[in-house]
Amino acid sequence: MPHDDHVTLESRDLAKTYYSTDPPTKVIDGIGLAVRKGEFLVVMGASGSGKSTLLYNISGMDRPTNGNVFLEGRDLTSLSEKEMSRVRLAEMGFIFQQAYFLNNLTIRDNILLPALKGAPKEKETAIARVDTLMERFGIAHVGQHGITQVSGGQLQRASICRALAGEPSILFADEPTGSLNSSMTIEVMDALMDVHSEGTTLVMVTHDPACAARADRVIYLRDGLLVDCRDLGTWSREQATQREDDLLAWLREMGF
Ligand SMILES: Nc1ncnc2c1ncn2[C@@H]1O[C@H](COP(=O)(O)OP(=O)(O)OP(=O)(O)O)[C@@H](O)[C@H]1O
Repeated sequence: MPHDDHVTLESRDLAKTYYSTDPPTKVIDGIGLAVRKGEFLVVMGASGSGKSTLLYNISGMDRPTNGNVFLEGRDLTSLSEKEMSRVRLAEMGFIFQQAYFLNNLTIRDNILLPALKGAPKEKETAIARVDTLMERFGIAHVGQHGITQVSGGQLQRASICRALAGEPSILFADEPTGSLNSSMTIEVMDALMDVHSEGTTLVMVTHDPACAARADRVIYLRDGLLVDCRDLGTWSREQATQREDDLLAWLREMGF
């Protein structure tokens, strides 16, 4: 997908220290990052290097101790909790390693719930949008199933539908394939590539080099610092193996 150079999300001098521990834990330290509109950016690094913390702080799910985060030029760190949750509902989507679904609701109702909450007056539109998404991601036939009656891949595709139901411009994913086997991983990555190809900005944390090789750019964290990044260019299936090999060589240099 061709990008313009428009920066949609930017962090400046971002730092996070947890004061709940004694001594306090400094987790990320002075991260400057610019994510282009429509870009698929992957965050990698060893366990504990601060990847999830970075994701939560640039997405307004958590508050940084220092620095600023701008979404389309608006400083998220200056927003109240209420304003921030409005921005999250209207403009952002989230996918986690485990799909957090309510087990007393069907798959379809779980997907619908946040969309209705975000725009309660547009119920019919939300329902139509959710049904279209479920069709597109191949889970319409399990819409009435409970959450224990579908596969891990289906559940994670349901998470993608839920994240997209509010029509976000940016999607954050924290190890979305972390609990899946390899065929389900491919299923979910294909779905995410589909989202990306439509112009949604995607920021994803992963440990999996094959998943990361699909990105436009990979950044590498070490001990809370952004130490390097690598442009991979536009994804093509024909070059998948070459991309993964190149990325692995780079990751090894990084000490991954
Ligand atoms: N709420 C918290 N309070 C105190 N320390 C925390 C908290 N959350 C994370 N940490 C610490 O911050 C460090 C970075 O955690 P984070 O989850 O961001 O790393 P990560 O790179 O995503 O790791 P992993 O790949 O294992 O998921 C870890 O040392 C972790 O123990």
